[in-house]
Amino acid sequence: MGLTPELAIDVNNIGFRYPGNPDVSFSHLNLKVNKGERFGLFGPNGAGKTTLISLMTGLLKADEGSIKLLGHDIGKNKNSVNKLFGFIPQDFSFYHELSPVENLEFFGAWSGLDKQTVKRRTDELLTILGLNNVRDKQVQKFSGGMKRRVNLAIGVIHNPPILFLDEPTVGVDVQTGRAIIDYLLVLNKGGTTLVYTSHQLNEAEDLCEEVALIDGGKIIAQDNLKHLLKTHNQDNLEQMFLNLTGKEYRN
Ligand SMILES: Nc1ncnc2c1ncn2[C@@H]1O[C@H](COP(=O)(O)OP(=O)(O)OP(=O)(O)O)[C@@H](O)[C@H]1O
Repeated sequence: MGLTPELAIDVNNIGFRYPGNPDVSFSHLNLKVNKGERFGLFGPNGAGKTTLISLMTGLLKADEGSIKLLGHDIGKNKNSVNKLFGFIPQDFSFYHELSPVENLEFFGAWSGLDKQTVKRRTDELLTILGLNNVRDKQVQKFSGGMKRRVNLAIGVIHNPPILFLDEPTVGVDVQTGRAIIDYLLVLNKGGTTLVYTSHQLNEAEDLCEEVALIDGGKIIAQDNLKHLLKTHNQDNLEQMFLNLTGKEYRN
């Protein structure tokens, strides 16, 4: 009998509803992510992926149930819980009129890092993400791929043990997409737990070992990816996705 692996994320029996929007609701939703896992959350447009990530990062508050990150209730002691995770949102979350260095200075200080650590992490990240030659240029002049890399650098500046990524490679070219996925794999090798959403299911197969499919606010399947494909007798994630969620358009 093995030891139960420690949980990075424990979503326990949550209920949630947007005020004024009865169409989307979570009821008795449970989700567990083990420490060190590469976890993918997939579903059609409007399935509730961003909503669930917003609940797990404390941007939205569940009406019922609890959410714990590394054993800490996200509703309590917000300052210490905020250090446990990084969040790369779908929309760009930086100051367009500032440079990468200035953005990282701002967000590094906001995360509670001292000046020396911010400088060290800025140099490291801009080198890893190929942004050193534009470090002092205004971000608003960057290409979409460069902006995605700035977004990523900001989310990981404080070296968080859990990283949430909401469509981190949307709209980028093959080179930037590959570089971002490779960097995420490096972070995961170093122990970072990844929670990722995307509509790019080929890419997701390279990154994720554990997956959950969400539709209409419900988790309709969750397992190790290889095991899930075998159980559903499918060759790839896209095929299984269409099989489980259907082919109709979603709004
Ligand atoms: N602030 C809000 N108020 C009311 N309803 C909202 C709000 N934000 C999202 N919704 C609704 O909640 C549902 C789920 O949206 P969500 O963004 O979580 O889906 P998603 O799976 O991330 O979709 P996508 O793949 O398109 O990004 C949608 O029907 C959306 O219209």
